[in-house]
Order: sequence, then structure tokens, then C-alpha cells
Amino acid sequence: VTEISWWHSMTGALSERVNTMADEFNKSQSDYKVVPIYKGTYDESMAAAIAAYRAGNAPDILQIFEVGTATMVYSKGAIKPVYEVMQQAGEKFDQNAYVPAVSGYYSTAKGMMSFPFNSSTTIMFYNKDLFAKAGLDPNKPPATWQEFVGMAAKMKASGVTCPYTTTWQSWVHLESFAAWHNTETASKSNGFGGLDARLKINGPLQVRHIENMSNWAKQGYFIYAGRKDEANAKFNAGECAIITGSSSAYADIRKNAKFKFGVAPLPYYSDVAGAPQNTIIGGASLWVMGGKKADEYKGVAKFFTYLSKPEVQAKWHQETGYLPVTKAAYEITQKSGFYERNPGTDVAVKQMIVKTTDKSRGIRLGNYAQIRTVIDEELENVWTGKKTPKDALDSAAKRGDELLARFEKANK
Ligand SMILES: O=P(O)(O)OC[C@H](O)CO
Repeated sequence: VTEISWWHSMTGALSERVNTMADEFNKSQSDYKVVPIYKGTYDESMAAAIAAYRAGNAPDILQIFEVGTATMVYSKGAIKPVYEVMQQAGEKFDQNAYVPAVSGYYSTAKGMMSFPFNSSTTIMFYNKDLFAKAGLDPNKPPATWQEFVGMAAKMKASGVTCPYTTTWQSWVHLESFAAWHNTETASKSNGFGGLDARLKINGPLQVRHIENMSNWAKQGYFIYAGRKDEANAKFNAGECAIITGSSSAYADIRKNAKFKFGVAPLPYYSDVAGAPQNTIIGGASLWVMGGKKADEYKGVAKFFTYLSKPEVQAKWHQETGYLPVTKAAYEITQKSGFYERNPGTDVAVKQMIVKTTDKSRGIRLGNYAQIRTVIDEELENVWTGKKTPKDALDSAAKRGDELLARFEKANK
């Protein structure tokens, strides 16, 4: 039996699903054994994989978050493109079966570089019980940021200690926020048009929004909980009335929440022309590492064929809140009546099926995992009152551009 190692960053209900999928594949045949290994958060696992690659003991399959995509695409030798793995193993791989927002994110002109696995997008969850406590209609979540302000004030007045929180602040409030308002995050179509792209995260729209968030933080409407998904625990414990973040938060909310919850689209500014456009994908994809034996690649390809089955993808989507990455997975889910039985589970899908523009397709920027750290630091300077929103965003853009310039030079 050939073992196939799979490093991932899934926790809670998500990691249970990952283990079940590997088990099911392992039971379906006797030549290969997929071994899933939790390697820490997305950035921890990416750093561990780079070190392991240098030491010659990288895993076969590596789950990398969406912002690591450009770095992986340019890591020639360290990775083996998925279209090549599938072709050489003689496995069928229909790239047209994928939802365009997903395949577009992970493809180059040659084909799909990684295997789309857990694509999410930015949405809102809210606690209906806390809405009722504040005298708000539990079936009317805020559709716009303008509406949000009055509601947050009512929640605060009714004694809610955390009216609003968010996970992944840079993804939700800058990257996806910009696409939702059909605004660029970087020049050159957010980096898809070339390595010389530079950040545009300090424009008037972004400054306006971060200024609002800064005021909401001061008024106690917005409670900052951390850079990654720390805020989920606060929401799941019933402390926060509203959370914005990954659609995949659904997996643990539906399992753990002891309150009635609702799912709604990400709020937007209704006075911005072109909004709402579409939000962008997050989550991660599976990369195949370079320098492995032919037999291992064959096993990886077989496992990807298993993961490509519409019914496997549909189950993953329905249980986790990740997007259906193929049209077939979406259709199976729709026909089964799942969306009617579980109101709100199609919110993420609807935000994504819109035709994207050159500003809203996604981002393809090198060193972006490091740039996220810079953005996180600068936003924290705003929440703690050390910097004005404009100064913090200007500084994030400048420091981020230095990282982009370095990446451009190294990959020319
Ligand atoms: O929680 P996930 O897996 O949807 O990922 C969220 C962000 O996109 C990570 O960059």
C-alpha cells in the first residue's frame, strides 16, 4: 500500500469531515492510503511545508489558503501542477465542470495549478435571540453598513456586550469588501495582469470603511477578537449578535450554537455605484508537491478523482458551508431540497455566481501571506487608537508594496 500524506488546517467539525473523506477513499480501494495530518493554522502549515520541502520531507498533498496561491504558482519545482498530475496518471479532470470564480482563481493559461477543495466566501451570521432581545426583527438582518449602525446602537443599549465581530479582517474588510463594491485591491486586475501590480487598499472607499469600523470599535459596537478565526468562538458561545467571516463557519455553528441563528449576505454601502458586485473566494486548495515517486502521484490523482465526485462535493458543501465548487455539486444540492430545508445555506452561492469583473475576480499577489500580516498589524494600530485609519492604510500599502516589489524581482 502506498501512503499519501495530506497536510491540512481543518479543525472541529471540518477536520472530522476531512478524516471521514480520507477513510471512505481508503476503503474504496486497496492500493493507496491517504493519511490526513493537521499541521496548524493556514500560515503555520504553509511555513512548515516550505521548511519541509527544503529538508526533503514535504507531504504529497498540501492544503494552502487562497492568499498563498501566487507564491505557490511561482514555486517551480516545489510543486507539480494538478492538471499535469491528472494527465500523467490518465485520470479524467474536467476543468470546465468548476464554477468559474473558483477555477479562474486557481488557473494559469496552462490549466488548473491546484485542486479546488474548500472554497468559501465572506458572509454574515447573526444570533436571532440577541436580535429579539434588542427589540429588532430577527428576520431582518442589516443589508447595508448604513443600516447596521442603528441596529448596533440598539443592541448595545439592550445590554449586548458584543454587537458585532469579524474573523479574517483583511479578507472580509479589504479584499472581499473591495470586490463587493467593484473596487480594485491592487493594480493590474488585482495582480492577475502581472507581477508589477501594486496595492490600492488605501483608496477613499477603504478609508471610509475603516474609519467607520474604528468609530464602531470606540462605541463598543465592534469587538475585535483576532487575526484569524478567533471570533467564531465568541459568536458560537452566544456572546456576539453578528459576525462576518467565512461561510465555512456554518459547520461549527450548526453543531454548537444553542441559539437560533440566521445567515445573510455581507453588508455593503448602498451609495456606492456597482455594489453589491460579488465577494471573492477564500478557503484553500490542494497543492501537489514536487519530487515525489510516480506511484504517489498516481495515488494523489485517484484521490482527487474521488474528491471530484459530485456527490462527495455536494456532501462537503452541505455539511461545512464551503461552496459547491462544481456546477454538478450545486445542482445535486438544489434538487435535493437542501437549500429550502436549511434557509441561508445558499447565501454564499448567490454572492458568487455573479459574473465577475476585472476588479472582482479575486487577487493574485505574491508574498500575500506576509502582506496579510502587515495589514493585520496596521489594522490593529487602528483598533487600539495608535494610528488613524488613513495613516494605517497608507503604511500597509507602502509596506505591502515593498513585499510585492521583492516578489517581482525574485520571479522575473
Ligand atoms: O476559513 P476559511 O477556510 O474559509 O478561510 C478563510 C480565509 O480565506 C483564509 O485566508
